[in-house]
Amino acid sequence: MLKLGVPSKGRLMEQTFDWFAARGLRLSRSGSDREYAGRVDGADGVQLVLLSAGEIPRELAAGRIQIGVTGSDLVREKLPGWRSDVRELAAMEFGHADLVLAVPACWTDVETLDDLAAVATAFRRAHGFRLRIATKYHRLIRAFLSENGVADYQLVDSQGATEGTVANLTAEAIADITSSGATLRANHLKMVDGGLVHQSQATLFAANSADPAEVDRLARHLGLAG
Ligand SMILES: Nc1ncnc2c1ncn2[C@@H]1O[C@H](COP(=O)(O)OP(=O)(O)OP(=O)(O)O)[C@@H](O)[C@H]1O
Ligand SMILES: O=P(O)(O)OC[C@H]1O[C@H](OP(=O)(O)OP(=O)(O)O)[C@H](O)[C@@H]1O
Repeated sequence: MLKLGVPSKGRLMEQTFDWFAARGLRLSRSGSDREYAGRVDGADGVQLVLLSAGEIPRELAAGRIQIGVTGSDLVREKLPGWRSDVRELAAMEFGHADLVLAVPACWTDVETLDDLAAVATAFRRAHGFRLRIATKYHRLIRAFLSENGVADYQLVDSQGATEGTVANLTAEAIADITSSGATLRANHLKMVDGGLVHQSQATLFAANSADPAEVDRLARHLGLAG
């Protein structure tokens, strides 16, 4: 039996259901909109579990589900060394979003990452504390800034409405997901050149601990190569 974890709400859930339907598997909730169990028609030995997108990486790594759909950003953020826990079966071509670094649009002296590094150092000298970057993507942002020579900063945790933290004076910069760019613009923020951290999309993952024969059987059923 393969347990398939799918996001429990919103666009990601609907587009996941559509993606499987186009490949002959009908996923549906078994009861009301509030019930987090479901059924799978069109394949034997697959059980549907509806979960928070953010919890699917951990559930895969723990072996409580064998297959899961979530954003590629969330797997990289939640699982250190993610390749040792999961493998990608298919990029699903929806849920596209860019994880980016952004600063106030009025910071005319910051266009590039090098500018940000210089301003961060000057900021620390002037204020006696490090420039604050609000994000929920702590692991990805730390790794990215370290690779790009930005050192004088601190992360402040923001689990939602991250673009508002600058106006609320709890951060000087942010790192968050953008797709249309509307939220950044509405909050008077601009992306830093070279500040694209990850291009995310919904992805079908298999746990490395899952039975390879069972995973391959499902992958073939879905028409996935390899
Ligand atoms: N505006 C957007 N457009 C496209 N994809 C997005 C957008 N915002 C977030 N995403 C993607 O959706 C996925 C889920 O995002 P998020 O962690 O915000 O989940 P959520 O809907 O708040 O669910 P939960 O709180 O249950 O985990 C992530 O992979 C993220 O990249
Ligand atoms: O570039 P845009 O098209 O404006 O999209 C970006 C916004 O979408 C996401 O928020 P969402 O409303 O999905 O929820 P969240 O606040 O829980 O992240 C993300 O966190 C941004 O705030």
